[in-house]
Order: sequence, then C-alpha cells, then structure tokens
Amino acid sequence: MTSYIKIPSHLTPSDPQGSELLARERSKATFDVNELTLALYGAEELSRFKRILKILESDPILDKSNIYYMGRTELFKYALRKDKRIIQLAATHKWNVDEFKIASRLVDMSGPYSIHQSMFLPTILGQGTEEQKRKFLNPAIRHEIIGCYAQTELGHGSNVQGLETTSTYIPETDEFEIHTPHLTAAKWWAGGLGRTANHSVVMARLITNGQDKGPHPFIVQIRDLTTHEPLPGITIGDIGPKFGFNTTDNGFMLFDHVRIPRFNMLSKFSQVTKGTGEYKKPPNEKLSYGTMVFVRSVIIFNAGLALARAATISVRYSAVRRQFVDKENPMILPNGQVVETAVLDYTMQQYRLFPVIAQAYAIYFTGEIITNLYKQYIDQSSRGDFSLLADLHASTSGLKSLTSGIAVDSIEDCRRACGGHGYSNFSGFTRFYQDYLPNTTWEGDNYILTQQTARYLFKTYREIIHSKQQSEEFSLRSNESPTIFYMLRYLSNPSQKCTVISPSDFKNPEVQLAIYGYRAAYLIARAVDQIDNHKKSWNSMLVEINRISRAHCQYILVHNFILTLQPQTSDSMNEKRRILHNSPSLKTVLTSVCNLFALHTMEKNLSEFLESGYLSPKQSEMLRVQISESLNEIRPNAVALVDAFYLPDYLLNSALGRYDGKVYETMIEWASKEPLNGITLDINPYSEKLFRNDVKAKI
Ligand SMILES: CCCCCCCC/C=C\CCC/C=C/C(=O)SCCNC(=O)CCNC(=O)[C@H](O)C(C)(C)COP(=O)(O)OP(=O)(O)OC[C@H]1O[C@@H](n2cnc3c(N)ncnc32)[C@H](O)[C@@H]1OP(=O)(O)O
Ligand SMILES: Cc1cc2nc3c(=O)[nH]c(=O)nc-3n(C[C@H](O)[C@H](O)[C@H](O)COP(=O)(O)OP(=O)(O)OC[C@H]3O[C@@H](n4cnc5c(N)ncnc54)[C@H](O)[C@@H]3O)c2cc1C
Repeated sequence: MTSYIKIPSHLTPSDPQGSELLARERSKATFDVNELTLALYGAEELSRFKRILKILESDPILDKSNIYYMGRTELFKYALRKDKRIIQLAATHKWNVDEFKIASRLVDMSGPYSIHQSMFLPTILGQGTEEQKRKFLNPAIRHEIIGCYAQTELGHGSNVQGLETTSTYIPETDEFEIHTPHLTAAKWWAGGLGRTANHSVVMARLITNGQDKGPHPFIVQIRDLTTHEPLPGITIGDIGPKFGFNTTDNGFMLFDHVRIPRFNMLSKFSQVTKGTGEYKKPPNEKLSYGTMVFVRSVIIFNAGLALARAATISVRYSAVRRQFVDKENPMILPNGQVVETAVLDYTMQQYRLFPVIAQAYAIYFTGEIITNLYKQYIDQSSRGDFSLLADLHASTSGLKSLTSGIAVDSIEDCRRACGGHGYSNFSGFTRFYQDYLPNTTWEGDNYILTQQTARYLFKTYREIIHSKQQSEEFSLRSNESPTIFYMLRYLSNPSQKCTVISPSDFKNPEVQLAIYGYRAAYLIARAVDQIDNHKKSWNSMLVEINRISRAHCQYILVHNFILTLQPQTSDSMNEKRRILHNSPSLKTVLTSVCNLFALHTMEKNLSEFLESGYLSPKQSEMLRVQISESLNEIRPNAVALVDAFYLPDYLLNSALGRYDGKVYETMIEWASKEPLNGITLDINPYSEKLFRNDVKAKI
C-alpha cells in the first residue's frame, strides 16, 4: 500500500511501549491461555483454524490493508473478488463446509455470495426432496448456480403470513405462476439478489384450486445463465446504499406472471399433486419457516464471536492506553519511573469492559448448546419426529433477540471505551459495527421475536397450573427442562425470599439460578393472570412480554454457563469440556467470569428482581459489593481472557487491538496511507479547479 507522507523513523512511542505493557499483563495471568483456547475450540478445530489462517494471510487477493480507504463500488468489487477467491481456495485445498465457514469468518466481509451459503443452500437442504437436491443443491454447491433468499417484501417482512407474492398452480401446464400483485409485494432486501444471483428461493403464497395455502418456498431461476440478464417477466435491481452491509448487493424483484415447473416448489414437507392440484399438508404447519430457525441459531453463536472481538480490541487497547497518574496507586516501571496509569486500571473502565468479556463467554457456551440442539432436531426430524421444533423455535427466537441486542450494545460500549481513537476506522469497529447492526432486525425483528418466546412460556405455565393432577409428570420433566424446573419451584411457594445474607452468597450458583428463576416465573405468572383473568389484550401486554422473554433467556444463559462449569459424567463430556474440567485454574477464572455475567446482568435489570419482593434493597447493595469483588478477581486475567479467544490480527484489522500492542506506530502508519494525503488542493475559492495534482509523488 502506498504511503503519501514520510513519517520520521526515529520516533517511537514514549515508554513503556505497548508491547511491554501487554507482556506485563500476560505475565499476570493465573491460567494457561493456550489451555483455555483449546477448551474453547478443541484441538482439531484449532489446528484447522491455524492452517486456514496461514493460507488467507498470505493471499494477496485477501489482503485487507486497503479496505479502510475504499468507497462502496470499490468495496463491492473487492467483496466479489474475495468471495470468488475463497471458493477457489476451497477447491484447491478441498475444504469441507466447516473449513469454508472458518475461512469466511476470518476474511470477515459479507459479500455477494454470502446468502447463497447461509440461506439458499440450507433452504434446499432442509426443504427439498432428494430429487430436488440433485437438481438444485448439487450445482449450487459447485457454484454453477448462485442463489438468494427472497422472502421479505417492500410492504411486509415481520408478518410472513401477510406476504403478497402469489404462486398459483396451473393444472393445464403443470406449472406455477409467480406474480407480484401490488407494489408492496415487490421482493425487497434479499442479499445477493441485486446484481449477483441467478436463482432465488422465493417465498410466495401457494394458491391451488382457488385456495390460499399461505407462504411456501419455490426455486425460481431469475437471470439468464449466459447473459446474466433478468429473465422475461422479472425486474431486478440493487436497493441502494445502506447503513452498512454495503459489500452485499441486497436487491428488489418484481414478477409479471412468471411460469415455473411444479417441480420447483420445495416439497419435502408439503406437495401439490400433478393435474388435480391437491394440496398435501406438512406434518407441522411451520416447517417452511425452517431456514429462519437455522439462521437464528447461527446468529446466537455469532453474537458470542462478535462480543469476543469487541472485547479483544477494547481490553488490549485499554492496557496500552495511559491517561493521568493515579496518585494513590501510581504505575511504576522497574526502573522506578512513575508513568501515567493504564486506563484498564480505572475501575470505571473495568466496569464497562469486563462484563463484555463475560457476555462473550456466556453466549459462546449457550451458542454451542443451541447448535447441538439444532443438530439433534435435524437428526430427529429426519426420522419424522418434530417434537423438538416448538421448543427450539421458542429458544432460538428469544435468544437471537437477547444475544444480538447485547452484542450491538456492547460493541458500541467497547468502541466508546476506546475514546477518540474508537471513532477512527482504524479501530476496527466501524464496518464491524455497521455490518453487525442488522442482526437485530433480520431473521425476525428482535421485539417481534420475543412474542414467540413469551407465547411458548405462557403455554407451558398454563399447562402446569391447569394440570395439577399431572404435577408428578411435570416434576419428572423438570429434570430435563430448566423452564419447568423454575416454574414448579415458584409455584411451590410464590412468596419465597432470596436467602443471601452476605455479598459472597451471590457467588453460589444455586442462589443465582433461584433468583433468575423466580424473577422469570413471577413475571410470567403475573402476565398470564393479566391476560387470562383480567382480559388484558396481547397488544397492551407487549412491553411486559418483551421483559418476560428477556428474563427467561437471561436465565438460560446463566444456567448454561453454570452447567458448563459443573462436573459432568466423563462419558458425556466432550474433549473441550474435559480440558476445562481437568484444569483447576481454568475453572477458577471461568467461575469468576460466570459470576460477573450473572451478577452484572442482575444489576442491569435490578428493578425486576426487586419489584417481586424476592430480592431486598439491602441485598441489592450486597450485590454491588460482590460485582466489585468479581471485577477485582478478573483484573489480572483481563488480557489473557481475551487472548484466549484467539482472534488473529488478520481478523481484527485493528490498530488498537493488535496482539503486539503497537497501537501508535500503526495509527500513524495507516494515516500516512490515506489517499487524501496524496492530493494537493487548489484552495483558491475563485478557481474551478479542486486539485493542483491528482496524486503526490509516492514515498
Ligand atoms: C454457511 C452457513 C453460515 C450461516 C451464517 C448466517 C449468519 C447470518 C448471515 C446472514 C443472514 C442474514 C440475511 C437475512 C435474511 C432474512 O432476514 S430472511 C427473512 C427473515 N424474516 C423473518 O425472520 C420474519 C420474521 N417473522 C416470522 O418469523 C413470523 O412471521 C412470526 C413473527 C414468527 C409470526 O409467524 P406467524 O404469524 O406465521 O405465526 P404465529 O401465528 O405467531 O404462530 C403460529 C404458530 O407457529 C409457531 N411458529 C412460528 N414461527 C415458527 C418457526 N419458525 N418454527 C416453528 N414454529 C413457528 C408459533 O410458535 C405458533 O405456535 P403455536 O400455535 O403452537 O403457539
Ligand atoms: C441488511 C439486511 C439484510 C436482509 N436480508 C434479507 C434477505 O436476504 N432475505 C429476506 O427475505 N429478507 C432480508 N432482510 C429483511 C429482514 O428480514 C426484515 O427487514 C425483518 O424481518 C424485519 O421486517 P420489516 O422490515 O418488515 O420490519 P417491520 O415489521 O415493518 O418492523 C417495523 C417496526 O414495527 C415493529 N412491529 C411490527 N409488527 C409488530 C407487532 N406485531 N408487535 C410489535 N411491534 C411490531 C417492529 O418491532 C419494528 O420496530 C434483510 C434486512 C436487512 C436490514
């Protein structure tokens, strides 16, 4: 990359150097960072990760050093080039799906093919028959066709039942006719549709024999495979510049009575019979929504990674950044020199950042559990058993909403914790934050999704209170279901009180779960009473409903973190958990992290814990004391805890979060490459010229 300004090479940052400060931090850690990294990734995945990283880092097409200076069109071209390159590398190195995902995560830029991978392929895989997979999936895997997922319309997104695009069965020709009846039915937002895809999954209302069977997925070829022009009857375009995600061509699409073969209705679960147009219902009405459940589970896992990344940048930078001298506890170098205090030593900075580390670990562990639950559902559903779907839908909806909301808030908190430099693109936060933002909206707006979770919780609660005679059955189920467990516990004595008598009692996992469980059950019981006995409308309860989903999902996050740290029978323990359980130092540090997560989250929602009367004002004071204690416990391990995420500089692309701490050297080097620095302006206001030259002499 070209430098436009020569920076005097004799200048170095004032002592102590960033590298020295980070080395000191690393030497204070009470646990082995490599061991924790292994416990997070597992040996096999870590070695794959390192192998793939090496390939990407040394590939000139995937070099990221220029991207902070690019505008949209340039960035889009870069994204297309890098998407093609990853596919070529995958072919060369024979990467499997998991390896491909690792590469995409490391290259870290949504692109024109992203939705092909994340939604088009999974939809055909999940909803297509074997014959349809042969016809569409195999060429799609080979990238002979490129697809997108067009569900949302200009006038409807959240309300899937309200979609207007129609797909009408024509028995005479054994075809479907796809049509856009109104402007509001224009497909809108589909990633990759704007300029790239030649096929699309189109969610359209199935009309057969004059009956509307609601939205179903269809495969539609939308562009000519040779000319790449839209096919007759189809109008397509890019929807224009966005808040972020500009490296993907989100598009719009209109259909004018476009015919497709009957074969193209994805028919694993519901079918239309040739000629008669008879409709065969799916075994569960919502199976056509399956892709959304899958992507929501991925979003939960990704939220943990996003938090890990934000925490890594801000914690490392805070260890290097120094401001003022803390006179009561000055920072003294080995040579006796008193220097300014690292901002990480200020308790306010710790209170802002350490909970983000804790959120990252908490969500990472729940992400793994949800991923496994999804796999279990896929396994069972392949044998015709859909019994897990309702639970999976409720958990993924609420957790997608909660975890992506936490991630968005915390990325911004971490950015602000980096002060002025956090506002520079070189911080590594700008595109990361902008591109992360739509996670709160896509795959179901976060406020809409909480209604799905609350509805499921109300149903479960009603089942328990209306079937006293079955209480034994519920007691048995409570061993497997933490939800039933906390509801039963609440119902056993609704006026119970929290048992904490000293701050350290808050460290007891049983106490934490009892507090979270009581609060969720109390809110649910109150809402059910309002709806069932006081005839409150659903709409009038929406604020409460959102609270309930959040309360339940926070319980789940705390429960899963505690479960991860509890000894398990060795045969049920996988390799990663075994590493963790065989290391007392890892368990100790992660217990502090778990406590901080549980207690800080409690403090942030304190009014809900207090209003039920379960927690007293006195206990809430003790809670604060214990949070402070947890922050102190984590302080020596802060840098090591983020190092353990093993997020390489190639991914972070951040001057502030570099592993080696060379923050200032990188800031000035990258600034010297700003192309604006290569232009000499003509500042005479009466001259029409803007520049005296196009580009300064390169240095
Ligand atoms: C290589 C892989 C990498 C993957 C990387 C992925 C990362 C992400 C990257 C990019 C992806 C982003 C691109 C974005 C794409 C999109 O946004 S696509 C469009 C997504 N759109 C939505 O999510 C719309 C949200 N709306 C809905 O889901 C629904 O309309 C609804 C809000 C759930 C309401 O639905 P509906 O009105 O039909 O249903 P209800 O009356 O409320 O409920 C009826 C019963 O059905 C149950 N239900 C609802 N949905 C589901 C479901 N999905 N699964 C199972 N069951 C469901 C509901 O609980 C009710 O049950 P009950 O009657 O028993 O109570
Ligand atoms: C970057 C990006 C990429 C996308 N990619 C795709 C894609 O590839 N394919 C695709 O099909 N879609 C895609 N989408 C669309 C996305 O799925 C929808 O935008 C999303 O589901 C929200 O729907 P909406 O836009 O209709 O919001 P609306 O439903 O109009 O929401 C507007 C507001 O109304 C509130 N609201 C609506 N209904 C209710 C209610 N019942 N109760 C309470 N509040 C309510 C919402 O909370 C929200 O605050 C993408 C969107 C973005 C931003």
